[in-house]
Amino acid sequence: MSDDVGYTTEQLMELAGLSVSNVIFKEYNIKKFKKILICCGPGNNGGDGLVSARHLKEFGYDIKIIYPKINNKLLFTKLLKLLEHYQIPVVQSITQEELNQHDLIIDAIFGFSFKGEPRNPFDELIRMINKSNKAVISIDVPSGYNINIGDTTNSLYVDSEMNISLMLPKEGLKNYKKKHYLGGRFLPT
Ligand SMILES: NC(=O)C1=CN([C@@H]2O[C@H](COP(=O)(O)OP(=O)(O)OC[C@H]3O[C@@H](n4cnc5c(N)ncnc54)[C@H](OP(=O)(O)O)[C@@H]3O)[C@@H](O)[C@H]2O)[C@H](O)CC1
Repeated sequence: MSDDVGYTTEQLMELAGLSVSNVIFKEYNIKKFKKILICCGPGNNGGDGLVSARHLKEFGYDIKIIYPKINNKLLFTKLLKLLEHYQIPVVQSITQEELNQHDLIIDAIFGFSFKGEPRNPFDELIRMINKSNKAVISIDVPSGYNINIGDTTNSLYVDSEMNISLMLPKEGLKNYKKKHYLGGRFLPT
């Protein structure tokens, strides 16, 4: 499958994951933020998380992935196979206590195709992330954000401290006040 910019989804995902990893390496000191948990959703946003895992492991971080709903498309099967070679553990569920053992949490649950309110099991995962008081960063958009209007009153979303937008910042992040990167570039507020 090819995107209208002439790259395949696989290529774009690889670039996204590399870009995310570079920002994390720049912003999160490896000694202080050694243990990273990557929370992956069922779509391509989750795929960005799976790619980041490999690059972050190469940088020297300890990586664990929580991937509750495995995508059976070939691209994802290949990404998971690669993670086996990198000996990166992938689990389908996690307790609050296990989640709290990490120094940094990456939210790769939902991107621009998210709609409505987060459904099970992702609603519970988002609640656990928000309860953890750990550093949390989101890929492309904080999961649970309405992609067009952002965080709506009473909506459940990942309360991350930094967002790394991909390709271009989405409409819903127009009033985003936290640390914000576009791929590898810092966006002033
Ligand atoms: N071309 C690009 O710009 C690229 C973008 N990339 C990244 O991919 C995401 C967008 O990926 P996409 O696969 O389109 O979708 P998402 O990852 O956002 O999520 C889709 C899955 O989420 C499920 N979903 C949707 N809403 C809910 C909900 N309320 N509760 C639970 N689950 C939900 C949905 O399931 P359905 O059953 O509803 O269909 C999908 O399984 C983009 O943001 C970038 O991060 C890549 O880098 C590649 C190129």
